[in-house]
Amino acid sequence: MSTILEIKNLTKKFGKLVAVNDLSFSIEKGNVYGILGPNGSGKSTTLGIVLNVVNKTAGDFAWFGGNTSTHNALKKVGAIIESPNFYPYMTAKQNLELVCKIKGVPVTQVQKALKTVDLLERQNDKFKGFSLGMKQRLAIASALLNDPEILILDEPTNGLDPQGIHQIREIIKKIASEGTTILLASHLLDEVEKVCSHVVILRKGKSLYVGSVDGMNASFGFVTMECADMEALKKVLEADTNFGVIKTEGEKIVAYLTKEIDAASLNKLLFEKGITLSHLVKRKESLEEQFLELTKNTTNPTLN
Ligand SMILES: Nc1ncnc2c1ncn2[C@@H]1O[C@H](COP(=O)(O)OP(=O)(O)OP(=O)(O)O)[C@@H](O)[C@H]1O
Repeated sequence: MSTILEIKNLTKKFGKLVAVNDLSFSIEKGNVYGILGPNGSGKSTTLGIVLNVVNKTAGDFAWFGGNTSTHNALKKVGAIIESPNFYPYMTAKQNLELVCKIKGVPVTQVQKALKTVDLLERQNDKFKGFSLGMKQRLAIASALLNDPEILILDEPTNGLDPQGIHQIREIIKKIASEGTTILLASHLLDEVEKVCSHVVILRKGKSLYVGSVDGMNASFGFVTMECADMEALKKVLEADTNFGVIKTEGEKIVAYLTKEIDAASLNKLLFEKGITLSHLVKRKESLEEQFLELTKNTTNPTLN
């Protein structure tokens, strides 16, 4: 696999605010990456830095193994980080031909790009009459004109109706299936789940999870427990590698599992260590619950 982009310990401060905090991840050719996080988590700032429109405070990033300047590397990148901007009285085709001239690519690319975004039949219609979804599709076509190695999209479905959202997601999947690497920023968990193979979850500029979307699904669940001596239970759990994060919630202890283990085996394991439980419930969070848990603002020992 070849590395398209490597980000190492990237940090961006706006005055006292740390918008991106020691972020590291790499993008391998052929995958679809999502940067997932709530508003203000640093997604757009991260994209801005690697696209050379925002200056980094610290850390590094390297395009294509670092053998080429960022300026040259960006010629192989297609990006939409602002709302699409075209001439309203020109047709879709004319607008794209103009972009070809500006980018110095042959106008023969226009038909291929229009086909990819399903706008061939509307190519002779003026931009001003386009729906928001069509405008966004035209922006994607424009970013594809130079046959980029990677396509970067910031919140590609923002403001669209359900049908428009579906169309854009299908187009992204189609572009990915043809071998183009994709990096998209989104605050929507279901978008990342439906479209991406890999995900970087951000909260307040810090990454909480970097890995495959399937890996994010592979949680072993958690158990809620209660017994007469809660301190003793906590000590036993903390010393046992079957358990990761351990929290106290009201009268009960919640322990996240690091391995697949059933409730009966857990009960036996704790009994052998002198703990008699009066309450034991094993549960698995949905991906949505996990995401909300990961990104909420409470202090959590593994996340800070
Ligand atoms: N030019 C700037 N000056 C000062 N603060 C900024 C600037 N740009 C971004 N920020 C702050 O940096 C933090 C991260 O913003 P960023 O836009 O990267 O987040 P985001 O995850 O893309 O969120 P959104 O989806 O709302 O754009 C926010 O607190 C934001 O207010």
